[in-house]
Amino acid sequence: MIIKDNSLEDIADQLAGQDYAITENFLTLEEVRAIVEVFEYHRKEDNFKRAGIGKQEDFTLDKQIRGDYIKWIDPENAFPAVKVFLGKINELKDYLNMTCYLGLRDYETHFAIYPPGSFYKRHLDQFQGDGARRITFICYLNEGWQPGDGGELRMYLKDREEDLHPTAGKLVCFRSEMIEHEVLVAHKHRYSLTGWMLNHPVGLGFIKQP
Ligand SMILES: O=C(O)CCC(=O)C(=O)O
Ligand SMILES: [Fe+2]
Repeated sequence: MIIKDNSLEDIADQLAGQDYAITENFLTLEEVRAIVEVFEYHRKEDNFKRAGIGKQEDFTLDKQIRGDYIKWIDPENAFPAVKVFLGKINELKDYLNMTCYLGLRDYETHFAIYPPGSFYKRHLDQFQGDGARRITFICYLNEGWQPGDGGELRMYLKDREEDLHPTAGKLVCFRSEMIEHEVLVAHKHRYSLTGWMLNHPVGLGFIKQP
């Protein structure tokens, strides 16, 4: 057990009650800093690629919709700091299966960087005709993030909108087919780990990298 038991229960309760869950300190500051070092390493190696919006990427169109750079994570070969995060996500997946009967079989994850001026317009996290993504999870890695730095996650709920600051260690999860959301313009580099719990094994899904 790597996650405190009550936070697992809390996430499951929040998801059941409102289709989304917010967890502060899902990662400790030490864990966040170790993952940020991995980001810096991959940035130096130029491993990040412009993200697309569907299976057939059309980058001209994509630019008006999202401006982030991503790198898919191969769990087998991930750095130890990243494996700590993946271990927690795996534990969460197993817990949600036990308690919410979501039929989650696997998950896929990527690093994401939003450079200043970038955003991701309002969308749902499922490709058309593909219901594989059941739960979206996003963990933010931005130490010292201030109101005014932008990059909020805006969730469109039934009766209101909810804006969340992408502060270090916070995990947001939501039902991928239920909650439309967007990333507001970031004014500073914004780092996160984003992924999806799937209803089938990922196989070699991580090489889908655009
Ligand atoms: O980083 C975020 O807050 C959301 C990212 C997102 O919506 C996505 O990658 O699909
Ligand atoms: Fe999304």
